[in-house]
Amino acid sequence: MATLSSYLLSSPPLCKSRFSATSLVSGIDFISFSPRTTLSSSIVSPAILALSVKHNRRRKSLQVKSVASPTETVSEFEEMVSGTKRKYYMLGGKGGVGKTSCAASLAVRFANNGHPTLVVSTDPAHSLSDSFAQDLTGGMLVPVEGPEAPLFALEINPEKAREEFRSASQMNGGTGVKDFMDGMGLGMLVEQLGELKLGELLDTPPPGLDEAIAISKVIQFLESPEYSMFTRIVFDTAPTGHTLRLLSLPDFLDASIGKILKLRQKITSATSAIKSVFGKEENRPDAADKLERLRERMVKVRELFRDTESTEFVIVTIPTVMAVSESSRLSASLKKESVPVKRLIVNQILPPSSSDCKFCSIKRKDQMRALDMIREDSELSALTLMEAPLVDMEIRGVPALRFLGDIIWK
Ligand SMILES: Nc1ncnc2c1ncn2[C@@H]1O[C@H](COP(=O)(O)OP(=O)(O)OP(=O)(O)O)[C@@H](O)[C@H]1O
Repeated sequence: MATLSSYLLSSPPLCKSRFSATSLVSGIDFISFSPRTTLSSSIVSPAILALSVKHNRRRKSLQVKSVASPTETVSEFEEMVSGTKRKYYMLGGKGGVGKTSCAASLAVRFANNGHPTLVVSTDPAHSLSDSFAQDLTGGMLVPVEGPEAPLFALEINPEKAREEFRSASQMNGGTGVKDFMDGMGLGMLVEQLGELKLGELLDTPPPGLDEAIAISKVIQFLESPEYSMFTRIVFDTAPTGHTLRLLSLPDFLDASIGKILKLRQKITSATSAIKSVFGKEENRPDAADKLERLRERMVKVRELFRDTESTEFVIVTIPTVMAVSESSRLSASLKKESVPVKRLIVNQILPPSSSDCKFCSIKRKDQMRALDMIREDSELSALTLMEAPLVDMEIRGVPALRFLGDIIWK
């Protein structure tokens, strides 16, 4: 049987992670509709069978594949895997459609094709640990056990990053810009401060700020030579709304920090004037430096999001009218933000079967309607469609991710 469960049981050498195939499969509980056997058997598809057999035969080379000659047809994945110049892949979509599973499977696929890979979760509700069946919490890089080339995962700790931003944005012993200015007796500038809505920015950050900070934190990691080894970086992003805010926030933050820095300049001049009267040094250049660095990182994030050479946003969806509608809006928003998007994964498709139960047959028709909708959608029809079947058990651990990855990323 070429289900995920049978694949895991037949491929013990691949199961290097803490959760063995047997322990994963022993807990199989096929989707609990009735009749259970009909549904599970309907999930077996010839395509999966062929892929599974092919996969078992293949020994992957650790060498990064080169670009095909002009006469050869370059597959979607060959294009993604070719070259050692670093590329970034952001996977996003509606909540629960399989973003994490697809992102983790892509990371495993890159690593198994010779790319030292980093997979980063910017979703505050992380599920990378669950996906890899490995503890990846703590906001640090953690090696993932199993793939052939190095694969590391990072779950950004939003609270920690928020604190870092707060302390970078605050001055005068952490009492904030407002207190600092009051302390300096610069009442006339308080009005300008109000216009900047600093209270909002510093004390109750708008939704999505955590993620922008998280991305800037990732950039900081990547600037260090220690991280220069990664040639593929995969982002598992938060559901659509958060992600769209994330994509537009660097502009907002760049502008806001710019205003703060201008203000800081004025304060510094005023401080010098006061100093000349009282002979007291109150200048704290480190706070301005930190803000300037944060601003630089925001600019880098903005550039990274829009760089067609190195970055791609992959939309993940499922074949339902609601998910497709949201994906269409996401695609339009990405276009508006000039974020490169080329591919759409339609996940959890019921594979063809001649022995459908009533439930499956209705479900399949419903999915077909959603797939037709994608083909007719002005936004989504322009994207390359990549289909992923609904598999018979939860996708957890490297072997399961490898199974899924070999099906999606072809
Ligand atoms: N093709 C599939 N077949 C079967 N189960 C799947 C498939 N894709 C994802 N799943 C399961 O669906 C659940 C949700 O998947 P996942 O965590 O990848 O979604 P997500 O979009 O990242 O969710 P969230 O928005 O909550 O972060 C998981 O239990 C996962 O194993």
